[in-house]
Amino acid sequence: MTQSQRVFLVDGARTPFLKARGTPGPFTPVDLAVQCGRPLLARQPFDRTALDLVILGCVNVMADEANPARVAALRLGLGERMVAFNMQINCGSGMQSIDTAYRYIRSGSHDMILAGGAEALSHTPLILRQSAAEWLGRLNSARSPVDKVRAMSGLRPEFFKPVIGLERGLTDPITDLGMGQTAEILAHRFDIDRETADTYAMQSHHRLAQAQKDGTLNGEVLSAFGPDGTVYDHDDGVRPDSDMQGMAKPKPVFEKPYGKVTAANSSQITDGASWVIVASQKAVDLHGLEPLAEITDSEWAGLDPAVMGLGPVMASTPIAQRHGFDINDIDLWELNEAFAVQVLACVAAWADDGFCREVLGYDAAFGRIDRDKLNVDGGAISLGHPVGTSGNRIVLHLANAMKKRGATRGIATECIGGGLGGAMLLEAVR
Ligand SMILES: CC(=O)SCCNC(=O)CCNC(=O)[C@H](O)C(C)(C)COP(=O)(O)OP(=O)(O)OC[C@H]1O[C@@H](n2cnc3c(N)ncnc32)[C@H](O)[C@@H]1OP(=O)(O)O
Repeated sequence: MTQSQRVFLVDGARTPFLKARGTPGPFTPVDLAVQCGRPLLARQPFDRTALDLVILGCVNVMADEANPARVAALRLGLGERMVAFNMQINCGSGMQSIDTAYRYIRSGSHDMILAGGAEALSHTPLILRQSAAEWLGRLNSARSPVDKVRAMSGLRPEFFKPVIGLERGLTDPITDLGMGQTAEILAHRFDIDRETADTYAMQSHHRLAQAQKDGTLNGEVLSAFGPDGTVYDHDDGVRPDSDMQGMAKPKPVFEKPYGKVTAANSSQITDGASWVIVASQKAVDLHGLEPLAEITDSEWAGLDPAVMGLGPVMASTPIAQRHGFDINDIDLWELNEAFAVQVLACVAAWADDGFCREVLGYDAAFGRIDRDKLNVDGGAISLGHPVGTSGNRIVLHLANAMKKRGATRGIATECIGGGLGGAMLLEAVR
């Protein structure tokens, strides 16, 4: 593909990720997007009118926030002329917003785009079953008191059992497998044991705790302010004291009793939003911006929904092949931690000679990703996975981590429920 215009990630910020604790959290998706969007825009040297477009990934859109991108844009004061649209490809939504911005700017049609992801899984709308909808329809259309009483008498307790609740988007509609069940398939396929998964997950907590302690996330995570005055200033799902004894305690959730996936080695259900500002060379020069990284490639891939967790392998490999990269050419990986066994399955697939030959078209194994280059500051297991946001967060964090570590090249990649994978290549600005 020809790269007509260079595309830069100039800045970005996110809210703290807040664990969904069974009741709706303090913020809707748009609230979250506004909470981090406002200070992000306030710290820019350019006027808000310099933005051409707003794109926001959101899976679970609230009924009263239809097209949350537009609602957020207006609440951010971007003006009635700002075009804004929502993206929805499950866990890929927040990365899809950046990729769309990247492609628009590369083509020369736009110069500066605000691209984000926002999700409040604690607010997931409940959807009632068809029989309940039919009953409500009969009640609404009943005219006489007798008809109304007759309709009322058709009320059944099961009407109140939602078809889709908190698990919305977490069950594949084709295979009817929960995301955790797809992870179990990968654990079995790549022979990943519980201890290895728990070790990986424990490291995720320790890395995030360290990053919080040493200020690595300063500027990337911006405080959110609740309606009651509460200040939310850190990812609250982190368990800094995680140890192997504690990790071993939770029982398998998705395949009882012998499965490997537990509450401790799964991503957490969370609320959070993230934005990045994507800009052309022209915008960078005009406003004197200092980009964090250059976006140089991206890829999407489809695969069997039952093994959707291999999406990162299927999407990142074509990028590596296009550019002739071997495993040592990638300095940092942000591979979304949907489940520890799923991340480890991706690592194992790239290290597997047979898989690389038969599925990826290599002559030998691509190689084993060094854990020191992978999710260096924790991931969705420790900080949570607001599904429409995570793809945005991993690209933003990769850009910051590359800059901080002086890295040349990094890949942000994720699996996507329904059998997709997404990947984005970032390079240091030269
Ligand atoms: C394409 C994709 O990205 S697919 C991925 C999409 N996302 C998903 O599928 C979400 C996956 N995650 C889940 O469904 C949920 O997190 C579940 C069902 C696994 C667990 O949910 P919950 O039971 O609410 O988990 P929770 O985090 O509260 O932990 C439950 C218990 O496990 C134990 N536990 C959890 N983490 C740890 C840890 N690090 N160390 C020790 N014990 C732990 C604790 O006893 C905890 O209870 P406590 O909070 O009272 O101490």
